[in-house]
Amino acid sequence: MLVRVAAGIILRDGAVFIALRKSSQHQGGLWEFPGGKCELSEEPEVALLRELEEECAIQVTENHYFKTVSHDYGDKVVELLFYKVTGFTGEPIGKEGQEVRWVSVVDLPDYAFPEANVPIVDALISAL
Ligand SMILES: Nc1nc2c([nH]c(=O)n2[C@@H]2O[C@H](COP(=O)(O)OP(=O)(O)OP(=O)(O)O)[C@@H](O)[C@H]2O)c(=O)[nH]1
Ligand SMILES: [Mg+2]
Repeated sequence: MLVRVAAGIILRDGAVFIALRKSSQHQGGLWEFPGGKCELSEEPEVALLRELEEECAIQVTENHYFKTVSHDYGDKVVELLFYKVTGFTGEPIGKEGQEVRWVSVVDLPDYAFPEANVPIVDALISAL
């Protein structure tokens, strides 16, 4: 089963907005860049905008494709398309009750992310 996912690296003033995956979710208890599965024949960028509205209550006005990571978790293969979100309206919240946090990019290594996110966190840190 291959799942295509769009995720947003929401950036503002050197900080990034992250969310804690609920324990009931795949890779629960780990931090994530908000986003979710692309619907059938839905363009990833469209999925990104939809998911960030659904999960964080923001309207994305500017985004830039960053990187794609494919990862096999054993139970599930994911293809994650990461976008940097550099413009949005509204103030991001955990709209689905998830714990959220603004963290400095430099502090990202203090947070446990799913395995697929490791190259993304590394790339963000290296770019500092
Ligand atoms: N959103 C998001 N998902 C990630 C990240 N890293 C990562 O491995 N994933 C995986 O990608 C998949 C994304 O699914 P999701 O649970 O966010 O999907 P969704 O919002 O559509 O949720 P739903 O299934 O509850 O409707 C999960 O298997 C999750 O473990 C990440 O940084 N952000
Ligand atoms: Mg999601």
